[in-house]
Amino acid sequence: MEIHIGKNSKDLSSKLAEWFSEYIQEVLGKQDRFTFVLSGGSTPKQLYALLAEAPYSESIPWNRIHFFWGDERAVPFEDSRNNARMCYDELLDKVPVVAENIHVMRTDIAPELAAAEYEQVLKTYFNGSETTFDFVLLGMGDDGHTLSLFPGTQVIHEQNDWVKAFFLAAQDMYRITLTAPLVNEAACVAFLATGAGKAETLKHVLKGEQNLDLYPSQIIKPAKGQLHWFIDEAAAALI
Ligand SMILES: O=C(O)[C@H](O)[C@@H](O)[C@H](O)[C@H](O)COP(=O)(O)O
Repeated sequence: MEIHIGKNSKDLSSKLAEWFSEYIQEVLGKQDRFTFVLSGGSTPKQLYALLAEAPYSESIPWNRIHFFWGDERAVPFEDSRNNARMCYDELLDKVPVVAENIHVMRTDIAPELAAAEYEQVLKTYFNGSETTFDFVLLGMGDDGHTLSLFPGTQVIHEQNDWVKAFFLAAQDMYRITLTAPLVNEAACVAFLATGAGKAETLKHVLKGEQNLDLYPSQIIKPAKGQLHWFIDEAAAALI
């Protein structure tokens, strides 16, 4: 695991953008396409905004990237809470991506159906290859959740399905999420977490005993891939 610390969220986003642009060039030197899993939340907005500007808007081969999502709130695309919607607004509408390479989790059909359909999309896309995503960007909530793996939910322990839908009573909302076994097959996973509100949780996630029901972010450990944590000084205060 590699930890990258930025002074504040702006500095950290620059570090990650810089790191990402080098990583993507390196991967695309060896293969034709790059598979990028996007994350919702407020923290990645600054990163997306940076990537949508020069020099990255010009240097990144956007037409070779395929986009997926780590999780989705089952609300209409037009709803500002929709994770995909945020990524379009901040990034995808601003750079020369190929529309057919963007794979959103559907929220216009029943969540269970959308999860099954997404799993099928992924299986077709990966076509039996051993490693899955080239890059998974993850956030961590103050409560230690990542993806839609919220503390105390069964989905944390899912072993078989790649994508799951479930009703999250605390938010009165269905969620669709990739599961840990799939994400742990990625070539590279990076958490982006900022702010003093995450410091205590981050201490438990990184340094505490394993307790997946309380700190689901601990379950993310790529089997063969890289794991990075991009955090700012405020979030890193207790580690
Ligand atoms: O679907 C969601 O509810 C969000 O994507 C969520 O999982 C988010 O990534 C984390 O809560 C971190 O959020 P912040 O970046 O806003 O702290």
